Amino acid sequence: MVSKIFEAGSVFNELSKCKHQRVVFCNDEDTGLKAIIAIHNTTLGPAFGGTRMWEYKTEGEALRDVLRLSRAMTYKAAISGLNLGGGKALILGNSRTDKTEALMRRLGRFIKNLSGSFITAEDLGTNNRDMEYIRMETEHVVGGHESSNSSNSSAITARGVFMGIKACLKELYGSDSLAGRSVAVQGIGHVGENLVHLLREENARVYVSDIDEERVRQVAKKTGADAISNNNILDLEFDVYSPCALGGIINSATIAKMRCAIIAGSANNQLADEDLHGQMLLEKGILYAPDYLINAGGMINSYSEISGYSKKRTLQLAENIYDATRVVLKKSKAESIPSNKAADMIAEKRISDIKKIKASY
Ligand SMILES: NC(=O)c1ccc[n+]([C@@H]2O[C@H](COP(=O)([O-])OP(=O)(O)OC[C@H]3O[C@@H](n4cnc5c(N)ncnc54)[C@H](O)[C@@H]3O)[C@@H](O)[C@H]2O)c1
Repeated sequence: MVSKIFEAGSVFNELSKCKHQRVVFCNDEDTGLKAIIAIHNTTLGPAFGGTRMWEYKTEGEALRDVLRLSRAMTYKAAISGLNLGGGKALILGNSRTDKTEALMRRLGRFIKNLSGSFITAEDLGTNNRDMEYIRMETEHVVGGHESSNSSNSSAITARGVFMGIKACLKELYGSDSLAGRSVAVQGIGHVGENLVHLLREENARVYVSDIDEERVRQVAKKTGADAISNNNILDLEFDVYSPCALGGIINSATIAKMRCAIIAGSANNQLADEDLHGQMLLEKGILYAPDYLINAGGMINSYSEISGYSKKRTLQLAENIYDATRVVLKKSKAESIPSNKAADMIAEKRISDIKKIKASY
């Protein structure tokens, strides 16, 4: 039976809206693989994006998600100065019950057929073992081999977020010193905990919250941070609120409550509605460090692995997030536009500039 998304040309409508170059539907009866690989833009380099495995309610929801996620990767690479394009692979299914070696290797063969225009890595619902299976079929994968440094990804992401926070402090207070500044970190998982350590090393007053209260107790004890309730974190006053858990946390209801001066965290897709909530933050005078800019450390780490860069060079690339954030915030201020919009414009300009030089040889 043909699903509703294929009716009335809606697939091509979706593709045109986001300006995708190519979308591959992978269907394999033998392994049960049903996957979508979306290649958004390869102007700057091969499309890079993780392979996510998730049970979607509808195929339409899966298609929209893979299009949105792959487009976001294009912007993230562009603003970070990386020579990568944006892509994403999505396997429809339950990662605990439906995943097999054959299924992952079949996806690897689909990726191989894309001849290097798409490179993948771990994402939600996939792990290093899955990347090993993909690597058995194609070299166009990050992770899944002995010298892979993918476990370093959260530490590099935290470093980038830390630099983003410092750039915001510099913009607002004229100094990027963290000494005595108050920072609330919501979600102290892989990235959040690394971030708390970095903040405490520079003598920030750090407040931590998570839905996992035991974790909050442990991290607070280890780092000297103060544990706070996850329920009223937005009611309290901080210099910096750092969302490091889930997306969609910045919405009309939460903005109304917020008493922070700066928002800078690792969570993806923090703005529930990019246009509306970016503008609301601007009007409320809250400085927002665009999420896809300051959480690009994971992508930087993968780029370094693809390019064979050293740890030192990888760290330098993550530290460049400081200058990139400064440029975005200055543009936002000079043009009175939301910082997320300023970031988008800078990313789009880099892509269009490089497109022109590519046409000349
Ligand atoms: N790991 C990376 O390199 C990386 C890179 C870019 C973006 N991100 C994004 O950063 C965020 C954190 O990533 P991570 O790798 O640390 O994930 P993680 O799963 O290790 O940690 C997430 C933490 O958030 C907590 N949490 C979940 N829901 C919450 C809620 N409603 N309120 C408070 N806490 C809650 C969880 O208990 C967990 O401790 C995610 O949004 C992720 O997409 C991560």
